[in-house]
Amino acid sequence: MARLILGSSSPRRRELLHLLRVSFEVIPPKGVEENLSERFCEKELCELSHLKAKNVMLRNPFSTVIAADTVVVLDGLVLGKPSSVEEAYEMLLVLSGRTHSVFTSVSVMYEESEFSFVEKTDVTFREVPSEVLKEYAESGLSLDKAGAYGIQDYGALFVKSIAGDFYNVMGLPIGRLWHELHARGVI
Ligand SMILES: Cc1cn([C@H]2C[C@H](O)[C@@H](COP(=O)(O)OP(=O)(O)OP(=O)(O)O)O2)c(=O)[nH]c1=O
Repeated sequence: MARLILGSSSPRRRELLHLLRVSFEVIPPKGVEENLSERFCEKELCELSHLKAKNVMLRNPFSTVIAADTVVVLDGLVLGKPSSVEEAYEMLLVLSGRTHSVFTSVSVMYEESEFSFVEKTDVTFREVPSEVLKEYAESGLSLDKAGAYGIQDYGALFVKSIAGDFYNVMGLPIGRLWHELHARGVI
């Protein structure tokens, strides 16, 4: 199998890719503008993960590159990574007591081929007291996560139910990825 590269700086994606039990390198995309429209568009999300994969492949030809992008969507609007503790707190307040969707787009480039797919998970939050949300926003755990929460850390306390893949919310739908790679004989 060609040299496998995870084109991501996300520690969660690195942790999840290890579940494939194949060795890989981590080479984050460089200088890729992640500016998605405010209104969610699945095609745009796919283009962004494809851009990340292409950015790494161009610097590492003849390898297999996996890249991804995760967004939280509420009422059709994209909640990316918060730019401040205040914005994180505002995001968490609108998510409290409601159901939002988490979309992760995964793009894989290998040999002369490439494919992308989008996985969706619906997450329902309990009504969470505002002081708990403020404490979470101030913890620093929010700032590198779409939607200002991590389902894998104590953001889990906010979750009432999910419909779909848990790992997709963390940033990499590893079961779907394994299936797609295996079906194409990539791994
Ligand atoms: C909703 C949610 C997001 N996240 C993270 C996954 C991603 O790391 C991040 C979404 O930002 P992304 O822009 O998808 O990824 P990234 O900037 O972390 O890394 P790269 O672009 O180099 O691949 O949010 C969680 O860790 N847990 C969650 O519950």
